[in-house]
Amino acid sequence: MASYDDDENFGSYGVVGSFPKDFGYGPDEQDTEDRSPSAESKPRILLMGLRRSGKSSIQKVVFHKMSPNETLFLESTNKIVKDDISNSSFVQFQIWDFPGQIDFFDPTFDSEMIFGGCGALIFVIDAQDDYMEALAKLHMTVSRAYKVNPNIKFEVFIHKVDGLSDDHKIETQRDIHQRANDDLADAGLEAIHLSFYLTSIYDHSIFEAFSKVVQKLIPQLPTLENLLNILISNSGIEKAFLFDVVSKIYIATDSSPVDMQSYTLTHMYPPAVLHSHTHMYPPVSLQNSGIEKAFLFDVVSKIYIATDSSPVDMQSYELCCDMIDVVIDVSCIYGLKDGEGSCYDKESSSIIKLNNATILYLREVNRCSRGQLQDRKSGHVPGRLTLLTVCHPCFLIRNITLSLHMEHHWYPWLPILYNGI
Ligand SMILES: Nc1nc2c(ncn2[C@@H]2O[C@H](COP(=O)(O)OP(=O)(O)OP(=O)(O)O)[C@@H](O)[C@H]2O)c(=O)[nH]1
Repeated sequence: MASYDDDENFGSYGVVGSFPKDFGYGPDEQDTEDRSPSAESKPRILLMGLRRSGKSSIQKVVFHKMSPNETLFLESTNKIVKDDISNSSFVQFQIWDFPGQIDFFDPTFDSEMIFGGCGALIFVIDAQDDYMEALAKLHMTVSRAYKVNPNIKFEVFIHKVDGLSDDHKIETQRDIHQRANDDLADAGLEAIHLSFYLTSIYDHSIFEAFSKVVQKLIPQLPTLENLLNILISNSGIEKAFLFDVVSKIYIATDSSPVDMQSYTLTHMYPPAVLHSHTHMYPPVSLQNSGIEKAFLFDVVSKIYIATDSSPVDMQSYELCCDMIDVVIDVSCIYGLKDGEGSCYDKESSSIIKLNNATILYLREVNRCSRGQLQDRKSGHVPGRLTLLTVCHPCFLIRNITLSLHMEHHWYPWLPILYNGI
């Protein structure tokens, strides 16, 4: 059987669907030295679960723009498929897609190597199927992985919920949650924490869930969240996200509770950590701008990297994702492509006025102050990001610069020169 590993359509950025195959951020002229981590040193996300549970579909839809209907034709995976995701300096990880029939007792299964460098393990359960066998496999997988590496984040995707009624979804999640945790308790493994998500490739739930998984692996998250909090509190913006536009997953959110999921990011990033950074930022003058909500996206993957302190509401997020698709599609059709560069670049911006008086405003907030951005100590560089805001018609922003502080360096990061719509 074929595996898509060899298929030229499925390399990094071998995107299908509405994106052109060569869409990406393009080369970064500013980086003279290659400081990107090697594939093996990147955080690893493992996709596991029974056969046909939907693992490859998730990876294809989120990271390769495959349309959900096309996944019907995916062949079964018969070996581990590794995918290197390097969309920006914040979005750097590897996804390993496992065959459903993987056998942990096979002597060739090297659990030290596989679980040792793993950041997160996503276990996919088909909610439309009888899930008893999947629960047994989940228990075996997490207990084995935990023994090798207790730092792994265990994420359970209760998948294909598009076929379930709302009541059935809640009941399925409750039942799976209870059974999985009971099994762990019976085995004396209460220390293992499982996070549960209801997902489907046919709506935004899979992007939301993947965002949460990725956010746990991003060390700069508190700083990014704090920047957006400052933006929001000074501007009247209601909400901000940082997205990776290609995957549409958001990388970070602020310290307020996230309404979509059962856990909050404040568990991981207590307010004290965020406030300790506050004095580092110069005052900003976004007052009375009328912006309701702002996100910072990584346009290549559509992950939002950060958002302000208001809750993430799904409607704004979906509107922003749709806007990114529209702007990139229009840019690719009508935009000018200069040599190697992309037709979507730092000059790109867009304003969409909806008929309910809401305005969507998108612009690239790329790096600035060339030469100053590289953090010599950590090698981290602020990524190329896109600001997306949802605002009332009266919004007004003038000459704003936010700075990103990383490892003893200041980075003028988010200059906005905008005088109303
Ligand atoms: N209804 C529905 N079907 C889905 C969803 N996700 C995947 N599928 C379907 O599930 C089937 C199996 O998907 P795969 O992605 O091949 O499953 P897999 O877990 O990678 O399978 P193996 O490679 O055999 O381990 C395909 O026909 C997909 O179209 C979903 O969210 N909803």
